[in-house]
Amino acid sequence: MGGIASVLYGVLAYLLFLGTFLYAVAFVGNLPVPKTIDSGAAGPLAPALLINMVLLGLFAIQHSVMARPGFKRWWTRFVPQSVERTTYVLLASLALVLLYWQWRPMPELVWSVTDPAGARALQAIFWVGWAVVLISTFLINHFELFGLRQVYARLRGRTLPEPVFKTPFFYRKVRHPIYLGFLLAFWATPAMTAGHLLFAIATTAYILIGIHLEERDLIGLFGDQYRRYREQVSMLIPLPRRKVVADGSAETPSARPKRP
Ligand SMILES: C[S@@+](CC[C@H](N)C(=O)[O-])C[C@H]1O[C@@H](n2cnc3c(N)ncnc32)[C@H](O)[C@@H]1O
Repeated sequence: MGGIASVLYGVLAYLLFLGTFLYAVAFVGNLPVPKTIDSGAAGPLAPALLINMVLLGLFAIQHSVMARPGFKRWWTRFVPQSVERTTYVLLASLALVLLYWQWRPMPELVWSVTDPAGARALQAIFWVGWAVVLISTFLINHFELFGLRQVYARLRGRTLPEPVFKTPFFYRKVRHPIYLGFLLAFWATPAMTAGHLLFAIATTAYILIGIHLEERDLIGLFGDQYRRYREQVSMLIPLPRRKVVADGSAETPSARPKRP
């Protein structure tokens, strides 16, 4: 694929991702869009449950299988390396479009928070969650995560960027701020319906499995640097731990230089 065609493909896939990401906020948060997690006429529970589980399963399989190094090695025999990430992003976005389109509402209320202050707090956590997701993508490298850096490198005839281990800002508090943001956004709702609860449980299970697979790959990539990071920084819950310095190794509080 030529450089300009790669960039066009990369930009189109990125725009589709951006649309599906913004739609996800509205879908989960029941904002005024044509279809949300709880909107529409409800049918019988069992088929709705089955269809929703298949939709979530399709997304999970696409997202985790295509992210594995072994799959990428095989896949890039057919797809140019420069657009491998773009193709991943495109297929993930299409899986999400299918989910939004075919999702069956399951409106039975499981719990609700009627206290106005409690409801407002949950709404705030929802928005904080999405903000943490978006900010964290920029902390890691937003344009590389979504394939644009790779197609730009191809256009300029440069070699593809090597993965770099980073621990900026949120990554000094938890190892997976993007996933933490998703969990906050998916669970924080004043009115938890059966459909929303199914979505929250399934995505939480998927995130926990995804973390296990991702960390195995990260250890393969960064070795002891990531092992040390894993010992020193919490997975998802920001607990106070030892300070992580720029190279991913840790400084214990006692080893830090004392003020004169
Ligand atoms: C969707 S991002 C999720 C990152 C992280 N799990 C999180 O929740 O913030 C997945 C990509 O981030 C990369 N990644 C995860 N942690 C990283 C780190 N500390 N430094 C650099 N890349 C990282 C993984 O290799 C993978 O390609």
